Amino acid sequence: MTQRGTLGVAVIGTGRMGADHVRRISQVTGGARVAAVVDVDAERAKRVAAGVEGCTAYTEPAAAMAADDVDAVLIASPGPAHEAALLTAFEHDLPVLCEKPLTPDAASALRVLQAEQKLGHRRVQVGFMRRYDPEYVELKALLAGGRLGRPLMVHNRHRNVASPPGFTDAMLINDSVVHETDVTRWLLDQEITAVTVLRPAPSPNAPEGLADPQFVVLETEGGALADVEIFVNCGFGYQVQAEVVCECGTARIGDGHVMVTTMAGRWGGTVAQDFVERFEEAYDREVQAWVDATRRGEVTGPSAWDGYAAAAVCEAGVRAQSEGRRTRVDLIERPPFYA
Ligand SMILES: NC(=O)c1ccc[n+]([C@@H]2O[C@H](COP(=O)([O-])OP(=O)(O)OC[C@H]3O[C@@H](n4cnc5c(N)ncnc54)[C@H](O)[C@@H]3O)[C@@H](O)[C@H]2O)c1
Ligand SMILES: O[C@H]1[C@H](O)[C@@H](O)[C@H](O)[C@@H](O)[C@H]1O
Repeated sequence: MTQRGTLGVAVIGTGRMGADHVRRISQVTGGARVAAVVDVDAERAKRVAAGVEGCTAYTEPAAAMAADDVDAVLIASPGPAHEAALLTAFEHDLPVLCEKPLTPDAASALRVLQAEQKLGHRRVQVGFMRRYDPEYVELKALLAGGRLGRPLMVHNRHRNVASPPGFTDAMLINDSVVHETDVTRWLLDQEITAVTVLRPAPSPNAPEGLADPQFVVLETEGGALADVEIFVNCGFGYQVQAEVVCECGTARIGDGHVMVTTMAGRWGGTVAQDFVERFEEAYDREVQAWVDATRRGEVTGPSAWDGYAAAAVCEAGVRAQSEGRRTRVDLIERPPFYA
């Protein structure tokens, strides 16, 4: 490790998330510094590097990973580029925090899983940041404590103001519903076995070619059901809510009970406008936990297995979308390596 034990991180992809992680590691996270940034857009990489002391800009992930001052990698390029970056990080035996999704399909996720096992030790934490959100953490602890009894159903709402250009039906599952796939597996501690996708008449605000909103039903191995309203052009705000219905009660998060104002004959509050605002604390905790574990020589948090399992569920979801029927999830048996 460089500079008196400080972790030198290479951030791959300097777009919306990558640039925010560069800011975070430089200004918020303790024990780490951004030693390198990589982007296929050379100008963007240079611009981001210019704002960080001692940071070098690259256009090739392999070149950054070979640098002496790089000890770890944060992947924030688009999902289809993750597999190549992960396999290169394995060649250099570097620890990785990989933004979700691990990869956008099960076959490539499985290749990552196999490559990590071949290394012989875990290297990957997947960026399922909701596991670090204080509200989700409290919900998980409540369920684990058993006071509410067995979870029967989970109702999830996932709303974005607007989808980015080029967003497709498949991305609605792979990029957005992948979060609910992970939190459902994590909260219930069960694998998801089947997916059904239903589509109401689309919102007139949905861009051409995107059926938005959609309604996804996940079935778990323990017989629970989770539904997900995914609505990525709702127009009014960024909302992520979850209610778990159990044998003896329910628990609900994400209502945004912050300051309430009363004025001109009305009362109310504000709605977050994007994930950077809603999940700021979760991202901060996630990256700090990764840096701390890496400096201790450990790998914690959502694993490549979690990334693969989510990819397998999403692949079934994309098939369920196009075939219009309930689709079973095809999952390999969990290797003891990920026990
Ligand atoms: N956890 C979350 O809440 C969250 C939120 C947004 C995005 N993400 C994830 O973060 C990742 C990036 O998303 P984004 O919104 O920042 O995308 P973006 O399009 O804003 O940025 C992606 C950047 O990667 C660069 N890039 C493309 N291919 C590359 C390659 N092969 N090597 C290096 N750089 C490459 C692009 O030029 C661009 O600068 C995705 O995996 C996305 O799913 C996660
Ligand atoms: O990539 C983003 C990100 O993962 C957000 O957390 C999610 O709300 C969006 O729907 C998705 O497009």
